[in-house]
Amino acid sequence: MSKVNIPRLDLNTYIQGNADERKRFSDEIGKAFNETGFVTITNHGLSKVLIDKLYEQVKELFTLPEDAKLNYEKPELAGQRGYTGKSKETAKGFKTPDLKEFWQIGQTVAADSPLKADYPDNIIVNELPDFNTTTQEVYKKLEQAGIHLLRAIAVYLNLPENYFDDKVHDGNSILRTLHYFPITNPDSIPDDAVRAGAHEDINLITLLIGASADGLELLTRENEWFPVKAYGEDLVVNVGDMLQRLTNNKLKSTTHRVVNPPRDQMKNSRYSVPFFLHPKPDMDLTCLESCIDATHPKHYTDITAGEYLDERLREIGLKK
Ligand SMILES: O=C(O)CCC(=O)C(=O)O
Ligand SMILES: [Fe+2]
Repeated sequence: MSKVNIPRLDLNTYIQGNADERKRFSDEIGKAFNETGFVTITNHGLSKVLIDKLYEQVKELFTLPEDAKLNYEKPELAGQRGYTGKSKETAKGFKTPDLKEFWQIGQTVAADSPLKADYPDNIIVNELPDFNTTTQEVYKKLEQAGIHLLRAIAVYLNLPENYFDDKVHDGNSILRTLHYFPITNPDSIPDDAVRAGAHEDINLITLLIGASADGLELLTRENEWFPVKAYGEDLVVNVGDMLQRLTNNKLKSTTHRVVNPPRDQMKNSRYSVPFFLHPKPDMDLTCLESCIDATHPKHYTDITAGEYLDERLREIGLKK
């Protein structure tokens, strides 16, 4: 099996560190994003107490009766808020839907914000008041961690440290709580059905809580699947297609998937909570001049984040 560099980095050494420590953090995250597209992060600002409370609430949500959950499914919102039921999302290029159900929470802005029209209200779970407050708290904490990570990445790219700040302020980020549901009869599902088919994330970066459970794998440059495993409450952070596009492939949006467990464990649930950090829809994703040269010709046409998201949601079947 090939050697894969997924460094474990302490975010506090960037936020509070001296110049050398900050530089080292930027270099290490940049190098890993250039090679494998993945890092794990400690000291990210979410306590174990908060993460435990989050998972408790997430489990309660998916334990609600099927028809209660379906009340919260809003196809007109393309799954961007509230519940998306089993067999609704299909990875790009696949025919069989993923073995998962999920709930998505989006950005909240002031009533008079020009972004209000782009960001539908979040759906409130009437049965679980703590679910709403806990996911809000987690959303804000992950957004903050993401802003620090993007500053370190901007430094690696020789951009001003605050390059991404205004682009992601009030950005269109999504917190997704995911349940890979139990399969009581593995013979009843299509042969090619998996928890999450091979895909790349759409957004700038993804911060994932819960990769301590087995199943997540990334595709190496040698075309081999490699398990991604985080310690305890560490976050797994990976590059999405928007950042790959902006950097003209300098930073890699690595293909990943969630495999099914062995047959005798198919009856066990798996939960995870990715935070897809998006910019505002008007961010220009035109490849950075500094990432284009004779050996790296421009790979992508110019597009805004909003246009790109729209295109991708149609491809995965969430938007009609
Ligand atoms: O559940 C996981 O570990 C990863 C989920 C994922 O890759 C996604 O939802 O995009
Ligand atoms: Fe993903």
